[in-house]
Amino acid sequence: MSARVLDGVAIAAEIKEEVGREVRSLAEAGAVPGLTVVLVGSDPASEIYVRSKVKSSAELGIASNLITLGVDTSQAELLGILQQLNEDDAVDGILVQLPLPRHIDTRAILEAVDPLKDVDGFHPVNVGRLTIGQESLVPCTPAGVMQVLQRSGIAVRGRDCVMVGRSDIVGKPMSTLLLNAGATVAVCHKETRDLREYTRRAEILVVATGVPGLITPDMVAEGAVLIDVGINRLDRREDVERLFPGNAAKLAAFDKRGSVLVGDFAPQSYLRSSAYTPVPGGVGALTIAMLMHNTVKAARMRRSLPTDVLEFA
Ligand SMILES: Nc1nc2c(c(=O)[nH]1)N[C@@H](CN(C=O)c1ccc(C(=O)N[C@@H](CCC(=O)O)C(=O)O)cc1)CN2
Repeated sequence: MSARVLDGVAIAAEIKEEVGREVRSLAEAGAVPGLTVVLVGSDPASEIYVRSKVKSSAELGIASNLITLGVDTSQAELLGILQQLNEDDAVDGILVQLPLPRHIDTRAILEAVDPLKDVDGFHPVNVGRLTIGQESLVPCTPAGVMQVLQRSGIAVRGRDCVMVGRSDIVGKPMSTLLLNAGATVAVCHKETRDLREYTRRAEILVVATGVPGLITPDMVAEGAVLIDVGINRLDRREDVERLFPGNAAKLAAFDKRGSVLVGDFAPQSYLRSSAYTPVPGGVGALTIAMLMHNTVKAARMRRSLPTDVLEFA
């Protein structure tokens, strides 16, 4: 059986098209959605992601604003800026790019964002609402995974799902979404004693650990759906050779750029699957599409407009 590649880029484009329509209909009613992205410091990957968020907003007609702050910005200064954004009626969505510099308490910052403007879905109010199945702003990457499954016709209800990774951004909300959708969910992490024992039972296996090639073929059930949320940059040729033995295309990509992006699945694992998301080109692309969706949803919620008219809530 040859595995189906789940094309995150194509699904993200489809979602963005739908969001664009929703933005236009809000704009016609005089309510252009507004998104402000806050970047503290100059982490190169974060700079790329925030630029991409602003660019996507512009393409869809969302009024976006990027606030860039020096790496030595104090927590108090950042809290002051968030307070102003919370009070600004033109701002529907606020996003603080992570990671933050170490001297800033990330939890305190995420809790300072108005839950109604929390387009990342990281505020405890949104986390709690998601947990009890109430309408909320849902973290973008896990919400994107649900869209990939749904739009690829992969049923979740009643299936055995395993989530490897327990981060607040991906693992925990992902397991909650799967559970809310009727799956049986096991959550594994660094302390799990026999990881393979769990992963081999998964009909849908979602992995977000940041460990390149962690999941090897012997850990995958024949015919499983593999969702790779890991994005790891390899910048040593010997690591590429070890993970992708005999893969001339990957080595050529490395030789051209000096690094390659890989996921948490060893590529040979795909051969046992019925479908998988590649890295790059899988769920990463959905993160920004879902942020656009959340911004429109926040804009509607703040104006007490129904959200069930959205192409998907
Ligand atoms: N406040 C937030 N910070 C961070 C989040 C988040 O959702 N909210 N997620 C990540 C980074 N991130 C967006 O911020 C993000 C990661 C990956 C991608 C993506 O498109 N990945 C592509 C590869 C892109 C490349 O070539 O580098 C893929 O996997 O195909 C988009 C956004 C941490 N911080």
